Amino acid sequence: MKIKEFKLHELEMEMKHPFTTSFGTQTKRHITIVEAVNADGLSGFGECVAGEDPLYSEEFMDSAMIAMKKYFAPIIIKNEISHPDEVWDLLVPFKKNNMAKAGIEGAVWDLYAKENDRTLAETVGGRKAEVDVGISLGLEDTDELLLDRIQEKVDEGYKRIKVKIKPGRDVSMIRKVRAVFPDIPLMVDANSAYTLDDTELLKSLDEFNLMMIEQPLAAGDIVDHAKLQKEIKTPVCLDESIDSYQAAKAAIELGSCEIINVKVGRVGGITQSKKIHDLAERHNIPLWCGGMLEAGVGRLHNIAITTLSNFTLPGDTASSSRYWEEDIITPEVVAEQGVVQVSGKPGIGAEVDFNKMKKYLKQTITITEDDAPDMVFFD
Ligand SMILES: O=C(O)CCC(=O)C1=CC=C[C@@H](O)[C@@H]1C(=O)O
Ligand SMILES: [Mg+2]
Repeated sequence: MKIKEFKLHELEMEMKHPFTTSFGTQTKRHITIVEAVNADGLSGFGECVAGEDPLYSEEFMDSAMIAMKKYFAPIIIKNEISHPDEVWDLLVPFKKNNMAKAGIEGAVWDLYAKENDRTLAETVGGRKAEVDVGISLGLEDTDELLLDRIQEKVDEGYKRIKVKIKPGRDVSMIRKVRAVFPDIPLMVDANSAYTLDDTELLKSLDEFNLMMIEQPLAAGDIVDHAKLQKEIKTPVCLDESIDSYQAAKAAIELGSCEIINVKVGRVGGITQSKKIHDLAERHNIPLWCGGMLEAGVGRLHNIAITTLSNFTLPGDTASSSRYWEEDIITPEVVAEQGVVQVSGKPGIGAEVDFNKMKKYLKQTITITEDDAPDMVFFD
């Protein structure tokens, strides 16, 4: 396949509710929708999920934009490829910048699936016709507000509820949640807010029968997570720590987690997600697909990857309406009683609606063959 041009559509979307984690509050989302166009004018779409600021990981929207524009898009345009797996091989000499790589790669995967008249889910090797989803709830100003939000989402039928925690908003808050909702599938996400010095506190969460605790310690603390997992009964799930296949391998070998949250952007795309999936499956480590407050394109990529067999736990791919008054795809993603149907249409399975998208558009950068002069980085 040959990509004639990439278009990088930079959007700014207002969120319905602020989303607060241990590292900050977000009220709007900057997203780049990547469009890969072939010689016949057919387009594939990916979404670069880098945040506005380097708070969740080192990547951020402006850095990702430069990486895509200056390196990744031109390199893919310069090369004829026979399968999207080759995108990773072409980009691997460039270190990290995984969300930028994944944005480009995602558009190529969607285009490849459409060229072959297959769904993205089938193309990645998935078999499920529907996927279970949960929902991630940010920190609220009071415990009572959080309880109301949980009630709302339990009533909507989500298959599990994830609650953000941070020091000072942990044990007593979860105790209140469990008092009101003794039986719901419940998990917590700390986004790296603790250290091994907090082991006793983290141990005290064991009494709440949580499905897992996500990323209690720092991203680089794979060894400390292994120590912590030996001390606590609640399964540790790693998110930020798993930024590559190698990190997943180290975490599994060291016993740093019992569950992995795969985020396609964080690991560098679908090809790497599949590799981690197969590794985890061989080691009986169940997976679920995390979210990055995606618009519809990224949401549909997440659903496609979730159709792989070892994604056995509900992911964070809630309805489009979770964050958006209006999503940029038609039809939108709708979870009914915590289940999303996988579209049978080619590629991501929905149309990107340019009329809707233009309301949020800040700029579009087009990269053609002319912008891809001979780039000599390696012998
Ligand atoms: O609904 C979603 O897309 C998941 C939201 C969510 O929990 C997160 C999104 C982005 C960064 C983090 O705060 C976080 C996470 O850690 O999983
Ligand atoms: Mg997380």
